[in-house]
Amino acid sequence: MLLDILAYTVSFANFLQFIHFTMSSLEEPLGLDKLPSMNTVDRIQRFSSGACRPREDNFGMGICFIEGRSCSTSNSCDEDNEEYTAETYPWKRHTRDIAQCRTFSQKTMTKGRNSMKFGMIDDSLSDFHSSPRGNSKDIPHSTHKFLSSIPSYVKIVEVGPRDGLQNEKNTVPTAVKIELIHRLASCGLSVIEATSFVSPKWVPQLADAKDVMQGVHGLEGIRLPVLTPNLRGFDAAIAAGAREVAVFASASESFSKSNINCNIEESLVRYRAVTRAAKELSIPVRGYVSCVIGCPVEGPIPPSKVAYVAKELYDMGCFEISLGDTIGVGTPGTVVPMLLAVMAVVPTEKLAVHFHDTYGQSLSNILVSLQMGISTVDSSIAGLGGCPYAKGASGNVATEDVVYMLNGLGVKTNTDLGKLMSVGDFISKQLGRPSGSKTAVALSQVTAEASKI
Ligand SMILES: CC(C)(COP(=O)([O-])OP(=O)([O-])OC[C@H]1O[C@@H](n2cnc3c(N)ncnc32)[C@H](O)[C@@H]1OP(=O)([O-])[O-])[C@@H](O)C(=O)NCCC(=O)NCCSC(=O)C[C@@](C)(O)CC(=O)[O-]
Repeated sequence: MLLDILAYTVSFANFLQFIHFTMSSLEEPLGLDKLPSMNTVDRIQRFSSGACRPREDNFGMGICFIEGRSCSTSNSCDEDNEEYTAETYPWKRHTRDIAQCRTFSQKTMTKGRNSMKFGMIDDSLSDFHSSPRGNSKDIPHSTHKFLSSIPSYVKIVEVGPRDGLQNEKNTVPTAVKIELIHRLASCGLSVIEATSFVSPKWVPQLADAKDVMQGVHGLEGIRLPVLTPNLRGFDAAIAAGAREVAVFASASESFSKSNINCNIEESLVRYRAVTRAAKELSIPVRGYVSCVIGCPVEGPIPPSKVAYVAKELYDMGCFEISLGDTIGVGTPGTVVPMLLAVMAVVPTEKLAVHFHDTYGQSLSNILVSLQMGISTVDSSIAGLGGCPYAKGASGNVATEDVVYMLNGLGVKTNTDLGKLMSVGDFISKQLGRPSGSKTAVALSQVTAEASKI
């Protein structure tokens, strides 16, 4: 069976060469000194031969075979894909300052006992959520220098019901998805990506898109965009009551082929048709660019390629362009040049960032994006998404973690962290695993400890 698979994709020798090259190019964070050149990309492409289309057999949703290894079409890679997931760095870990840590948690618990009920974070914890805008007289000038460019309001686009659930192995009941969206709406979120009108053959988890839309029909004052890969998906979405859609292109040719069965240019043709149809109905269209930092096949992606696709989407009428680090390999060292390239061709206020947290870099990447003026952030409740069976690979950045950081920066989101935590708890229990949000885990521990005292 395994040999069949390898024969299907590429010769074993090429496979080994590819693994060797990819490991040396991506197991290290992509720093400023490692910005990709077209030469690099060409070299990787020679080994990858673009053979990234999912096989039409029983490998399941979104699995494509790329040079003999499988990877999810949307987010991250499975256990075969160790070059992205294994901890390979020999550098020393910093030893924690135990004394400092104890002081911090004692202080938190004392405060927690007095001021934190379950699901409600009281303002008196504000020295941990210190708000430079709220307490400006206490903040030294240097703090302002580093934080002054951060927007005062950030729009969160919750992608949990779509990006978060699309890779779930076990079918999530439609009623749970509908309940999830309702509960998310009660947290104050203004945009919740509800589902996708894609092929159920490739994404069986979202095959109930029509029923989900019916179940959330009554939600007032909330935008519920859905993914539409082509006109067929667009028509189905509109028929199901969608009032906002999103198209999704890629900055990587190989990923485009594996994800949506066409190359980048062909995808842009499809999306022009969707945006034209949407315009006639006054339906707003969001545009995604995937693989903005790295691709599972091609390795590093040049910022110029990202900028090209982003501008095409913007020019065809997408009101917002979300830049997706699909496999979560970005660091501020690569995110900054990518954003600079895109910001040169698309207005900053039209950009959103969409980070997967595979290497735990999402919050730093979001922070640097905010410092560059971006004010729309995609995130997923409880950090849902990615492949739960891939060692070390994780989903989107958790909404709770983003909100906690933004609260700490004094940035308004109009969302309630306590309520988000309880929604994260709800969906994590439904999926039978712990929350992927560090904030949710830490704050519930603090609350549990506080309630014992
Ligand atoms: C894109 C297509 C539809 C191309 O579909 P295609 O080009 O027609 O070819 P195909 O072989 O991929 O699929 C063919 C089958 O899908 C049907 N089909 C065709 N269109 C539709 C439709 N709209 N709805 C339902 N069915 C459809 C079509 O009729 C045919 O059915 P069959 O004849 O085999 O029975 C397909 O490849 C597909 O659905 N792919 C899944 C893409 C996907 O949902 N990926 C995950 C989302 S992207 C993502 O997660 C990244 C993002 C956005 O989060 C950002 C980031 O993290 O970076």
